[in-house]
Amino acid sequence: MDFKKWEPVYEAILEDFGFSKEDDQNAANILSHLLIGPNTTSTDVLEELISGKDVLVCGNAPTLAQELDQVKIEDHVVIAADGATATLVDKGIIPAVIVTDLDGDVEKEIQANQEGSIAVIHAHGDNIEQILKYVPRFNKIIGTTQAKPFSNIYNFGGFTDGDRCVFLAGEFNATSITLAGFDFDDENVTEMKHKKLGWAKNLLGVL
Ligand SMILES: Nc1ncnc2c1ncn2[C@@H]1O[C@H](COP(=O)(O)OP(=O)(O)OP(=O)(O)O)[C@@H](O)[C@H]1O
Ligand SMILES: Nc1nc2c(c(=O)[nH]1)N=C(CO)CN2
Ligand SMILES: [Mg+2]
Repeated sequence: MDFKKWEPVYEAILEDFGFSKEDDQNAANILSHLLIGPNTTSTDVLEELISGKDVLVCGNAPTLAQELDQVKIEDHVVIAADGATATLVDKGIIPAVIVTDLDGDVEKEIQANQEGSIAVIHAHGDNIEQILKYVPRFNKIIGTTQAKPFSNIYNFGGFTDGDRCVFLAGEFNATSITLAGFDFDDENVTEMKHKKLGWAKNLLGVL
């Protein structure tokens, strides 16, 4: 994603949520320093995995488990948004890629990562503690930010884990993107989550 295109959206998100750009940049710097070669992988691997493929992006709506029963999983490259990983692992499905800001069931994500999932780990101003705690336990990491990308920290576009999966699939030229486990109007979520889902819905609409 061209950062010049993403930047106005990012500025609007900062304003709407009152997030601090400096905190986001600080988090990205910390993540960058934790990515030390052996625990990382190249974006070429994402290109190889996704380009020309049919992608299934799994969000963590309560409907995910039953929606998975209606999809031919083996025909897709599966990308899991954070908490969706646990539902997939419990069904015996190891996603090719996990997109996470490390506030879901991280132990299940580490398990899937050990079994082969690439971990696309997102740094933002409110997950520095999780980054310091969990990043050393992952391998095959690609670091992301919602602020300006630099050196080993990428910005493929998107805000919530779920819509960032879709932006990532687009960035790496998926042939098709199918969504499972996305319910933007879920009423059993906190006010903050509802607001984030509103952004996710709009961002996917724009895509
Ligand atoms: N009804 C829903 N409840 C939760 N997540 C949903 C829902 N519908 C879609 N999603 C997508 O699934 C993603 C992963 O959900 P999870 O419950 O792990 O949330 P999360 O890790 O708190 O999300 P985020 O960190 O992006 O706020 C969300 O980022 C969101 O884009
Ligand atoms: N600073 C900040 N950035 C974010 C946050 C958040 O809580 N704080 N949550 C996100 C997805 O839920 C994505 N980006
Ligand atoms: Mg998350």
